[in-house]
Amino acid sequence: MPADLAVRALCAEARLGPKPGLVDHRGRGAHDDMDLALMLASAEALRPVFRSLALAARRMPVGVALRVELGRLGRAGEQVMLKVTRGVNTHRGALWALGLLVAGAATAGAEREAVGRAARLAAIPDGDIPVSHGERVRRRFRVGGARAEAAAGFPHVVEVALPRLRAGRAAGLAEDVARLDALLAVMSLLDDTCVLHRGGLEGLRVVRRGAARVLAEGGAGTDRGRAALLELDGRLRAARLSPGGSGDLLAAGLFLDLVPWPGSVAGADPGVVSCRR
Ligand SMILES: CC(C)(COP(=O)(O)OP(=O)(O)OC[C@H]1O[C@@H](n2cnc3c(N)ncnc32)[C@H](O[C@H]2O[C@H](COP(=O)(O)OP(=O)(O)OP(=O)(O)O)[C@@H](O)[C@H]2O)[C@@H]1O)[C@@H](O)C(=O)NCCC(=O)NCCS
Ligand SMILES: Nc1ncnc2[nH]cnc12
Repeated sequence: MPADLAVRALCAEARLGPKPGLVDHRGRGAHDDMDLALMLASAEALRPVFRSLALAARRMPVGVALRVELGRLGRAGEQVMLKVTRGVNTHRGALWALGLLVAGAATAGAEREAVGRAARLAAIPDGDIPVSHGERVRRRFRVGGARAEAAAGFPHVVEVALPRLRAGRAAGLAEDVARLDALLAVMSLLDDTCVLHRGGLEGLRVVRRGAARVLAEGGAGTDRGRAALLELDGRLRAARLSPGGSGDLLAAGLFLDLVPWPGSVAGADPGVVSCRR
């Protein structure tokens, strides 16, 4: 079940819009090689991968052996994604974050426990550090990136995206507006290696300040906030700046929000996040 919720969260994130610089129902955002259909196909292709990650987590306790197995399954999952997308990196970061959270949620009884397990797994060295854009960017700009975010217990999910999403709902905002504001809150704070790789520190500043400005103008649900959001979207598309890491962490938050933890009140209306819509 966590695997299906992970796919639903990915589809909900992909469909949400207007998202600055990211693929959504309107188009390709800052990417020239992705569109919504590709994102949805990629999400669907990851369903068996998430299932195998959850199964492994049910078979083994949190520890080195499980970490090694998740690394093996995760890398195989990246190849599944690349085959479906013909080489486009749609969801590598999302597979990492959601894969760990699916593994954590597979045996947990509460959100905090799931995140704690995922963080402990992320902190175990895997021994196979890829030579990626991310690795080069993390060294050059001395930022933690996706690995550090996970090992720290996903602070931008737990302390930024989820509180903003839930506060927005509690204030009566429409679901898509609450989700967009949650995304903007993450964008305003995250050291996104996807942005740093494409635009350096100046690009990161544009993304962070732009997102903070949309929220300061009232958020995605107000006229002024929406105008600032669309202006930011234009800037990011023109500069090819994609806040992909923030998109991944919003999906991670939507996943945690969808899991029907025993004793908790269900978050989003599941109908809103169906992939078939
Ligand atoms: C540990 C890994 C995450 C290693 O990956 P990497 O060394 O690349 O690490 P990072 O750069 O730190 O992050 C990887 C992706 O995570 C997203 N991200 C970025 N910043 C953050 C952040 N601060 N917190 C969380 N997540 C973050 C981001 O993903 C998005 O961008 C990707 C698209 O980028 P794009 O530039 O368009 O495409 P490229 O092909 O890379 O470049 P172009 O040529 O097109 O310009 C897309 O995936 C978005 O989702 C970062 O890219 C991990 O991957 C790893 O070790 N995996 C091994 C398997 C494993 O152990 N799995 C365990 C459980 S599944
Ligand atoms: N909607 C999206 N568009 C492009 N890259 C992303 N990474 C995560 N979500 C994304």
